[in-house]
Amino acid sequence: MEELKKKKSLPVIPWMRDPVDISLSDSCPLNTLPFIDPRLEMALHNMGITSLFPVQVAVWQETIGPGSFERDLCINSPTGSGKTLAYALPIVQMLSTRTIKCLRALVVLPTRDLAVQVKEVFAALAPALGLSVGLAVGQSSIADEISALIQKPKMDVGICYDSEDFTQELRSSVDILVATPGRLMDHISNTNGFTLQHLCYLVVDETDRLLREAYQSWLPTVLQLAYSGNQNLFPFSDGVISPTFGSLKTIRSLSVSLISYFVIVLCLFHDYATLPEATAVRYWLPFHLLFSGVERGFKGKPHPRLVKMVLSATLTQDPSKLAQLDLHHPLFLTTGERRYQLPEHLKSYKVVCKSKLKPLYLLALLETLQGEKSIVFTSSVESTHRLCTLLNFFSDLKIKIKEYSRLQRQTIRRPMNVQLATEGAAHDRPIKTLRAFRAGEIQVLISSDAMTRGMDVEGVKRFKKLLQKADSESCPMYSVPSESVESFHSMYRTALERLKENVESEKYRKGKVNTKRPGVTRKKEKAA
Ligand SMILES: Nc1ncnc2c1ncn2[C@@H]1O[C@H](COP(=O)(O)OP(=O)(O)OP(=O)(O)O)[C@@H](O)[C@H]1O
Repeated sequence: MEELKKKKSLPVIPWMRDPVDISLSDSCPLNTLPFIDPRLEMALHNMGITSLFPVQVAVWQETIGPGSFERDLCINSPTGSGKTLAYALPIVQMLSTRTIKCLRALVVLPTRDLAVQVKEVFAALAPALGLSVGLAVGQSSIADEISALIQKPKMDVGICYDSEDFTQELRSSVDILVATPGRLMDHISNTNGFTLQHLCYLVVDETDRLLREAYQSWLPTVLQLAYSGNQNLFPFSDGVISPTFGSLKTIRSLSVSLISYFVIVLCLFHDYATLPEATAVRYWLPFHLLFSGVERGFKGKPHPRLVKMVLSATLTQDPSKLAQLDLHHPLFLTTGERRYQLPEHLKSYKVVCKSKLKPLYLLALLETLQGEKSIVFTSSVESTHRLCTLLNFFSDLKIKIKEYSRLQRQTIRRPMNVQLATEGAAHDRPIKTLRAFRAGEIQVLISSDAMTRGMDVEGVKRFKKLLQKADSESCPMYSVPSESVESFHSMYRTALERLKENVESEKYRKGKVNTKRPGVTRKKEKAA
């Protein structure tokens, strides 16, 4: 019976049946991490990171360590376990020896907010190793985005240039690009000089979500463009996607080959194991690079493999979905079924009160925290808006409370060529809020679950289930001082009245906006 149960729970996909158990990896202090570039170590120290989490150690082993990027990695690890650095570190270290700047690493995420956060992580590391990172998410206008991603050639005055030559000379300004599928497809289709032909690394973060949203077939398009250096191989070669095949030519020079050859010879003549560690790093790295094809797509040679890393907190085991990723000899790294990982030192408590008194208890609780940074999650965008509005109707609050949800950037979707400058500003609003929160200018964020980094918690109120998922059943009571709750009581009625008025006036304003757009019914707008 037990045997039968075991068989039933075995994943269908053979390579998933023999995973690397991430939980067997220990955290690793940076100063003992093998082969880490000292510049990367310094950048991590500057970020306040002194050791790597288990998932980061496991991925390092399979990439920079003995695994040597031989297999594509499929990483299933809970939210909060540190997946971003797990892929960012090996990519940045590998690209640090590149000779020519072109787009070599692409990280795709399902939402703008996730992409912005991941870009910030790369941006904290990459410059220390001479690399640049770009963002393609529609946060700024398309023109600004293009000028940040594509470097125009310097023109000699007095020389007449053919427009074709001009396109040929466009170069990428970034080594690493973090993108959402929509904006990525915009650049693929329309941006001159934007090419994926030199791509060495493709990261699909939040894989499950991205595989569900097959936006404009972004995945097959990216794979095809990255695999192919040849325009004729691309099925849509009717001119729409042609800019993708920009002409940056990466020629591995003879000198690089000679240096690598020299390194191999040196390694053969040395007893490698007896080299002091620092020397080993210096010898080992170029040797490693020679075989991992970091200078991908050089002229006239077949392209080395595109390395893929796909990550999720709940990785699908559906063979047809995973097949879309076209993984090469995939290696499955997992922590098991657990979906969330609570930080080691996090303590959780519950406050029990009558439902209608929740805002009062919340205020009292926030007051006891004395302005410590807090995030309050609600179950929907509407509840976020109402709760935030209500709390701000309490006068004399010593804490600044702001809303963080997609309502902050309500704009109408337009084709990108008619994008308004103000849209960029609207898109920036949640990011500005987050920055102000990080800087301590705002102490409390009220947020819907959907907006939160990777915290795809459907129904935050299903608290018990959530704790179970995080493997933490115990949650002691927290008692909020009753005098504090009482002190807010007197203002509660007035605040509720004001909220009611506010809701009514917002409804009225919305209605007015809708009637101003003749021919567009509410249903149609919703569908749009
Ligand atoms: N080695 C580390 N040392 C200290 N803090 C770290 C380390 N790695 C990551 N963190 C921090 O832990 C938090 C969670 O990391 P991260 O967002 O990468 O997790 P994740 O697994 O990608 O979660 P998600 O599923 O939300 O994407 C972040 O605040 C990050 O700065």
